[in-house]
Amino acid sequence: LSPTVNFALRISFYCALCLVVSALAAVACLLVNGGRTVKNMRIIKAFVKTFKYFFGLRFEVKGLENFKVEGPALIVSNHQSILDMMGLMEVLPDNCVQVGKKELMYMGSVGLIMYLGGVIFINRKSTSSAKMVMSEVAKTMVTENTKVWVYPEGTRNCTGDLLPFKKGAFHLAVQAQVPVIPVVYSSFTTFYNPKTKLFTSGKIKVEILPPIETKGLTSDDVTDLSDRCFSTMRETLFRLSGHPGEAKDSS
Ligand SMILES: CCCCCCCCCCCCCCC(=O)SCCNC(=O)CCNC(=O)[C@H](O)C(C)(C)COP(=O)(O)OP(=O)(O)OC[C@H]1O[C@@H](n2cnc3c(N)ncnc32)[C@H](O)[C@@H]1OP(=O)(O)O
Ligand SMILES: CCCCCCCC/C=C\CCCCCCCC(=O)OC[C@@H](O)COP(=O)(O)O
Repeated sequence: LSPTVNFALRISFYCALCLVVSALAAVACLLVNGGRTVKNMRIIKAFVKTFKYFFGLRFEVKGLENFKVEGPALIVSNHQSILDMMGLMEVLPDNCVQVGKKELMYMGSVGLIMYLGGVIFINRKSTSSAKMVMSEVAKTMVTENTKVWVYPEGTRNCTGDLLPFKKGAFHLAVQAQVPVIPVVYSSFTTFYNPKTKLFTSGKIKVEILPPIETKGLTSDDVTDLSDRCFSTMRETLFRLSGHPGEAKDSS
């Protein structure tokens, strides 16, 4: 098979798997929990964790203990591809919902399972409405003791580097006065590259970094907080990925 055909087949299989498994998981979620609740994420996680075996992907996870903070927290991670859903479910802590673009809601059964899992949908085309939703989340995550997972790059980026961070996630953390836990996935570029039609098996290193406290911070500190997370995540991304010119992770 040519690389292009191989890529198309594997991506189509991934999408088909997502659609079929989402439909099955939706039935399970409705039977067990009856409707939209973060508790459904446990069920979704159990299904999605099997996907890696179909694609020959291996995850090497470090720092899971950093998720064990008391109470709510904001999790930020790099976002490379639609394949990220596998990496997300590999480490997802309990009581954690994600922020996603509202267009995802219309992806058939995949949209339905996101809705049932409690995903918070935002309209990226309307800054004021996205900010309003995020401010509401800052309140509910505290009262309902949930963690919230945001991709601060705001879009997929498979270049092996980070895009500049949007600030919404950090406003959210400061408004809720909750710690920020950065999570970094090594670059996919050695096994997945939509531009060159590469999609083979591979290993993904994941590191959950220590929480960064926000108690006492105000909106004036948001830029500093965002810059701090960006630097630590970029340094970790390069280390995990063995980026040219950077120290390669020895493990
Ligand atoms: C079986 C298979 C499938 C299973 C699936 C199971 C479920 C898994 C679900 C996973 C879902 C994954 C979804 C991934 C995505 O969809 S990523 C895309 C969507 N996410 C985001 O966009 C989040 C990151 N974006 C932001 O945080 C943005 O800041 C946003 C809030 C969206 C606004 O963006 P934008 O309009 O571009 O404006 P700016 O970021 O430039 O901000 C403008 C100024 O406003 C200030 N700001 C931002 N937020 C706030 C706020 N909450 N309060 C006050 N002020 C705010 C910001 O600082 C800017 O001002 P300055 O320039 O700093 O002065
Ligand atoms: C009846 C409608 C049928 C719709 C068929 C849809 C077919 C696609 C099926 C499965 C695809 C699996 C996708 C898994 C979830 C991916 C979430 C994701 O990664 O979204 C991208 C978003 O973060 C950023 O979007 P952009 O990079 O800004 O763009």
